[in-house]
Amino acid sequence: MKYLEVTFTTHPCNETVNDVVSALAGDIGFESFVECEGGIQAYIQQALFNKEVLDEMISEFPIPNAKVEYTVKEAEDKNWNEEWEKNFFQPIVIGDRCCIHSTFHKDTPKTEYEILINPQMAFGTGHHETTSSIISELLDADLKDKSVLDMGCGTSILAILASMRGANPVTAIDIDDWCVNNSKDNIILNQINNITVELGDASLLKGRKPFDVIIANINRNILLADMPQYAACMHAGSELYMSGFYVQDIPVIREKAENLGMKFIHYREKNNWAAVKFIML
Ligand SMILES: C[S@@+](CC[C@H](N)C(=O)[O-])C[C@H]1O[C@@H](n2cnc3c(N)ncnc32)[C@H](O)[C@@H]1O
Repeated sequence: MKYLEVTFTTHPCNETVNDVVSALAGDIGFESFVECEGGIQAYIQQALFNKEVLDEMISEFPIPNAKVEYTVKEAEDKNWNEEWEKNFFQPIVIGDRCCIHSTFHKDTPKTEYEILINPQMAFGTGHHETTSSIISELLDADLKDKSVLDMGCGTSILAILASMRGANPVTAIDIDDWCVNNSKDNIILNQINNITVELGDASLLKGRKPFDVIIANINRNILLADMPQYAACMHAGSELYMSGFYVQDIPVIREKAENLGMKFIHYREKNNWAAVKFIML
């Protein structure tokens, strides 16, 4: 999948302005943010990029006297992650119970769950706040013999942990073929045999049997658009865990879920990223 790299130059270039740029850009489909000199670099799937919406975000920027400019270029679609993985992907331990690391990491901490991930181009090493918050939810959840759907599976890190925690069967879906291929590799690497990986989006859910648990770490707008299709695949008592949005987006996500017949249970927060849990009534 092709990504665009958008460099936002901010004036003044400070944490407040840069945080607001990231939050607003996250709302319109941008996926990852890296601080750079003079501002922020952000990545978005080419298919989701809409110049008019971005221009509107900038012209209605809510901080008085702040100015934001941007440039766009195509992100290289090979070997980003290979470099990043070698140089920056360090083993991570979540909740003292789950260690995520790559095959080239040696002497990693011994924990109850050990997940091997070779992420290549796919999102999901456990380092992002949204992934680690959902991992913490899954570590608390009773998944034994539950059917689980992981929407927007990325590396399938969440599907793999669900399976390790007793979920069966597990379905992992992603719209990106890199993620589907990477998921298949990671599933074999972890010797898991009950995860089915599919390429596509929420339209694949039409007519499926309900899942006991649905996980979706994507972004605010896709979740809002796809929640009716998730709800159609839930029964009374099914749990829905979602992340990929900010704490300030919780009310709109909650209203949508409640209109679809779900009860809000709680949320977690990490660096302003939110993870929420709902149960279908
Ligand atoms: C934030 S990443 C999460 C990856 C992984 N689940 C995790 O928690 O680390 C979001 C993933 O959703 C996928 N995605 C984006 N839009 C989607 C859609 N409409 N349906 C399914 N997957 C989607 C992206 O390709 C990406 O892999």
